[in-house]
Amino acid sequence: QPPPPRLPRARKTKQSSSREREAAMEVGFLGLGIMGKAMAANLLRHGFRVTVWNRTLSKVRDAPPIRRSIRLRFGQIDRSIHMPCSVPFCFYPIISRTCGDFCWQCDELVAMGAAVGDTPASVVAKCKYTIAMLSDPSAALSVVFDKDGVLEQIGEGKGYVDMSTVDAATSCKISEAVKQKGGAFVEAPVSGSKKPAEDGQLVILAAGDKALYDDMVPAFDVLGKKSFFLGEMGNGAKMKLVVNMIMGSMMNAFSEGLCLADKSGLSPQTLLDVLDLGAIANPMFKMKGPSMLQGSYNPAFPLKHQQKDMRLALSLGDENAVSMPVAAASNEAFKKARSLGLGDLDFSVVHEVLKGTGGSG
Ligand SMILES: NC(=O)C1=CN([C@@H]2O[C@H](COP(=O)(O)OP(=O)(O)OC[C@H]3O[C@@H](n4cnc5c(N)ncnc54)[C@H](OP(=O)(O)O)[C@@H]3O)[C@@H](O)[C@H]2O)C=CC1
Ligand SMILES: O=CCCC(=O)O
Repeated sequence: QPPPPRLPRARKTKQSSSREREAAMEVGFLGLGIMGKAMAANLLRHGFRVTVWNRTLSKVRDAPPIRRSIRLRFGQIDRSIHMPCSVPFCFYPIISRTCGDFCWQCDELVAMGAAVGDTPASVVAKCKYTIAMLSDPSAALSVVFDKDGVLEQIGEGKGYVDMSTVDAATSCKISEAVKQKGGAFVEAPVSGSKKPAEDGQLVILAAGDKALYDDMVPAFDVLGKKSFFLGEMGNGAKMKLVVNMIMGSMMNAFSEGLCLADKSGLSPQTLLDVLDLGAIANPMFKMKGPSMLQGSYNPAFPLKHQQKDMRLALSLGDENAVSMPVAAASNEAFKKARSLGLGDLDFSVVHEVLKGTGGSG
């Protein structure tokens, strides 16, 4: 028997009965990265029929019907390993205990009942509603406008929902093109990272076509703990960028504080305890602090995406003549981390850069 999926079981809430009524809803899902995989899994667990697509199809197709692809992590080294068929399943847990954390690749979604689309266009052709969760503006535009993209099949009676973090201009461009073809579009970036995505505890920041938003509420109820409808197209993107600009600046201040405590002879662990009891206690410090002290940066929110968000937020500041020196300095630290090859690790790895530039030396 293959081992059970790693993701947690579905959470039951008071909204379950309305979810169950909508359980037959069919959705497409484009982009199976850290967030997309967890979100698609949640929809499947709640009875949605989901057709997935990912640019790198091996993430979907490598293993079914037998799971034989595992990811091994040794500190900062993260490798996907394909086990030969001759390695029996019963050895996998032993390998994982020996080698550290592991997770099943996205064939898990197929094992949970997902269908696989060949292209974004084929997913849209099959599904009335399609959700995307892609890395950045260029990925979001490519999946819509390129050959075999969303635009080829979107039209009357179909809805497209982009939950990626992008800028307002990207959302507006996609919205215009989808509307021209007769389809409906909602932008719906999310607050919350890998764990909230696994637990259906995201905060959804939607804007655009209100009728499509209303249609999507059963799915949003599964994916998140709260959805905001923010009005005109672009407001979702802007809200998300403001939130992440604050988060990125906080992470820099937090890292500097850990360095300062350490350098001035205080215990950084005691600093975490003090922070957690005071007015600036927050889930991010609580969750990231201990792993940062251990120098462990398995990616929940990759640094390259946080830097993209700082860049887009600074550009929003430019457009509106808002001076943001704190965000600008934080962006420099994230850029430095990227230049050192740390972009795929968790954004808290900026701590290592700050240590190197004067922190703990
Ligand atoms: N991780 C987090 O904590 C959070 C992330 N976000 C945002 O959600 C989005 C996704 O994040 P996350 O899942 O972490 O990112 P990942 O880097 O894990 O996944 C990115 C996804 O985008 C796909 N992709 C990248 N470039 C292209 C392209 N040119 N064409 C088609 N597909 C492409 C990747 O496909 P492939 O596998 O082929 O590379 C992958 O499916 C980002 O906008 C991020 O800012 C929002 C909230 C939290
Ligand atoms: O965009 C990523 C946000 C991560 C979070 O809200 O914890």
